[in-house]
Amino acid sequence: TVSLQHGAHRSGNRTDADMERWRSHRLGQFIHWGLYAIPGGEWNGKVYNGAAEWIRSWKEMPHEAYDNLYKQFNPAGYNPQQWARQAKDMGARYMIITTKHHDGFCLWPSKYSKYTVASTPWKKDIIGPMVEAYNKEGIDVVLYFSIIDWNHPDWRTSLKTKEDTVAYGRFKVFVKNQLKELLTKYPTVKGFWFDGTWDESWKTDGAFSDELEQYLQSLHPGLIIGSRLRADEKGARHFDSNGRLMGDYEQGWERKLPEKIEDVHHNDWEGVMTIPENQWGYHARWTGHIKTANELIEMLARSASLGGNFVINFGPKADGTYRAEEQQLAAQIGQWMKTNGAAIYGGGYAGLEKQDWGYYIRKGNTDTVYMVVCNIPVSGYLRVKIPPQQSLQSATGLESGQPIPTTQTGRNEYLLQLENKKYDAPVVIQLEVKKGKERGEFEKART
Ligand SMILES: COc1ccc([C@@H]2N[C@@H](C)[C@@H](O)[C@H]2O)cc1
Repeated sequence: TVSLQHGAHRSGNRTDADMERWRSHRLGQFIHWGLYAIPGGEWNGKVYNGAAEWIRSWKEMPHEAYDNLYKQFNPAGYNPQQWARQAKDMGARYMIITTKHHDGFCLWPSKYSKYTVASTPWKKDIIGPMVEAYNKEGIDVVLYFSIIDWNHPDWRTSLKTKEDTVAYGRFKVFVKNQLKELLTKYPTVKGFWFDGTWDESWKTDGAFSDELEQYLQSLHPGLIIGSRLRADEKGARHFDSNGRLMGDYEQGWERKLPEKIEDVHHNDWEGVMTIPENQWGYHARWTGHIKTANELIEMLARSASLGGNFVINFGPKADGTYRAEEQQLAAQIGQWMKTNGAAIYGGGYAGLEKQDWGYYIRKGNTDTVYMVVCNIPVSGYLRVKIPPQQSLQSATGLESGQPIPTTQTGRNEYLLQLENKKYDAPVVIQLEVKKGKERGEFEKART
């Protein structure tokens, strides 16, 4: 190992109450909302094929045109109470909101910038009412903050000259001021979700990002900050030069999910997912594959089964309303969560050998292990293998409440018989798996 001043300062997961709460949420909502929703991926009759929130970088979108969009920001349909209600109905336990994306436009009236809602026809703070409405629904709020700031004259991708270094020094003070401002204005927020930290200018100052993380924790003990904020003094990101995770959870799973527990090494982690293939901000024309509720539910089950949170992204329109597809998906997912949320909330890695039918999720450290069946077997039988020294005590349909006919077929193997009917969503079975040699009821039948 190399000796590091600014690498990971902790090994193993945080065990404090704030982290336990974050870890138990399992389902979150991401919201990307900003000026990019005004063009919505189109400009002068041309369609931008990249991610809508990156339209300013498109050669067909003159910077001057983009940088004047704020004069049109006036979301008459913005209703944070409605947004929070919709998130509650979906079953989201936390929400991540873009306070400032790469374009540098602030959804709160920052006193450190002119490029904020205060300069728009809307004038009013967007973030405050949103935090209040979500908290009122019992949903925690995490603030997305982009270090990259295309609007700020002192932002730099890399530091080539003395002037660059002086300017970027001013920029880092600006970043620190805005973050303190956000924590002061919105003290109930639970964390920051940093983005835009891949530039040389940021990566080469591991000391600053380390001090910034500690500064924020000192202002707001218990704050949850992912691995994307920092680089160590050798420029290593997410994992320091000794391979140890920085921050409070692995924040690298964006539009992709781990396959097995070795991919996440039992660390806390979070996956963030778009509904279309690659759009975070509102794009008027979704193309490619649009994920269905069942696909998103399966991703949620996979994430919980591997000890991670799953955050589904929504991109409200410029007028502050949601597109129909997003409203429908939120409702469908909420429908499933109403019946099956017990298998997800507070769930984690079960330690059972994964089978083809779907995912095991253990409720905390209890004997309760849920099976989220996503692939209905043609045979009608679900194979369950219990680790040695443990035994299956019972198997019950979560929604039906009925026992599942179970046969022991080997030392620690069982076949559960699935009712022969049409399934239009993943179905959940609740197992009680006892540790220790105590023989389960199924085993008595054998001897
Ligand atoms: C491939 O480069 C990027 C850069 C930024 C992103 C941003 N992270 C997501 C959470 C969105 O905010 C997207 O704009 C995605 C891909």
